[in-house]
Amino acid sequence: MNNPHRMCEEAVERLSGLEGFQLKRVSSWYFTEPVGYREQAWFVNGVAEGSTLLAPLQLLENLQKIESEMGRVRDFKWGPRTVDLDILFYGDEIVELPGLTIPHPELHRRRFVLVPLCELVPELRHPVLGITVKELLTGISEEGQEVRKVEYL
Ligand SMILES: Nc1ncnc2c1ncn2[C@@H]1O[C@H](COP(=O)(O)OP(=O)(O)OP(=O)(O)O)[C@@H](O)[C@H]1O
Ligand SMILES: Nc1nc2c(c(=O)[nH]1)N=C(CO)CN2
Repeated sequence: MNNPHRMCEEAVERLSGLEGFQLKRVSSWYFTEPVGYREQAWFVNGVAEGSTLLAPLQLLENLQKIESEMGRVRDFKWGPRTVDLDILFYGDEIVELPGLTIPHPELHRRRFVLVPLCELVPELRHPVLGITVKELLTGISEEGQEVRKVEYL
């Protein structure tokens, strides 16, 4: 919020220290127009790739622990937050559990996800929709979803 880019860097640092998780690559950071509740500052978004021995729910628990350690307060859905860590894909697995859906159910509608994701894995195929990340990105409108690469810092 004050320094969203710094929060993202810190989240990545904490992710790289997670036991049972090996961080491989991180995308560029992007300033992104707020989607959903629009009367708020632009977000900073990025995507990370790793390999893990953690089961999906264990991974989610660890991400939520990082969020709360970083002082996340849940004010209201889609409002400002210090940090938000979502699981986008888990290999090519489809997970539908109470409280956890993978692939993330909104990812294909969100340019703020697809643009950084496309930097890392353009050819990754969405296991439910059956098309690649690059194809998903080409298919959605830019209307109200501006995304600008962070070029400095
Ligand atoms: N793939 C996923 N990654 C992270 N959380 C998920 C996923 N699928 C379901 N959830 C659930 O979503 C719940 C709400 O998450 P959160 O409060 O971060 O939502 P949000 O950030 O407002 O919206 P969004 O999830 O659309 O980005 C979490 O408690 C978690 O149980
Ligand atoms: N640009 C942008 N908009 C959002 C974001 C986000 O990460 N970036 N997250 C949301 C809920 O998780 C809602 N809207």
